[in-house]
Amino acid sequence: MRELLEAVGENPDREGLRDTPARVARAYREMFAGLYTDPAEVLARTFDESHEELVLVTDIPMYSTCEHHLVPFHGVAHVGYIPNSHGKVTGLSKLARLVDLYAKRPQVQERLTSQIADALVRKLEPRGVIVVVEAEHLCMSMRGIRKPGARTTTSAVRGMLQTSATSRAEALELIKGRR
Ligand SMILES: Nc1nc2c(ncn2[C@@H]2O[C@H](COP(=O)(O)OP(=O)(O)OP(=O)(O)O)[C@@H](O)[C@H]2O)c(=O)[nH]1
Ligand SMILES: [Zn+2]
Repeated sequence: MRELLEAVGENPDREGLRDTPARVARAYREMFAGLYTDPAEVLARTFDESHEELVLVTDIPMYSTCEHHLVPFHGVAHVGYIPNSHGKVTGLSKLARLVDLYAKRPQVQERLTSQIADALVRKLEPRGVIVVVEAEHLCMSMRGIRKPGARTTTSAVRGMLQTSATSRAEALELIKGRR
């Protein structure tokens, strides 16, 4: 971080910057903590609720870091699944924890979206999964092409939320019609 400050023409020894390398190290430890957390642990505890229809949590705030420019991209994630015939469900907060875990890594939005979906498939063996992420990339807003407000939407659907048009339409309608 010292070298980076020097490279941009700053003096890393001036008062305001003296503690910056250590501060950034601490901030990065937090921003990339998801590299050191096992998704299986987040979803370790499941219970049988004999609910065999859609469970959907919308508008989960999401802050991640673009792996190309190391600047934030942020927005919301919507995560839903249809439990299997045993009704194996997880705590609602765990869906948000899963978003956090994968967001706190150097990321691209497509991979973030599919990693969340695939972790749910592996651990809950659900009949279907849908993950939609809507985000603004600061690398597209504050620099480069400079299009503040441009939003990117990515989705990952698995199982019957991919194969059944009716199930997918219901989930998408609930996601679009929220608020
Ligand atoms: N697919 C995808 N692309 C991303 C994501 N985040 C950033 N990018 C893009 O990654 C690309 C990197 O392109 P490069 O040409 O290597 O980098 P650059 O010269 O800084 O590109 P510009 O941003 O166009 O100035 C850019 O087009 C970014 O918009 C993401 O989550 N998914
Ligand atoms: Zn970027």
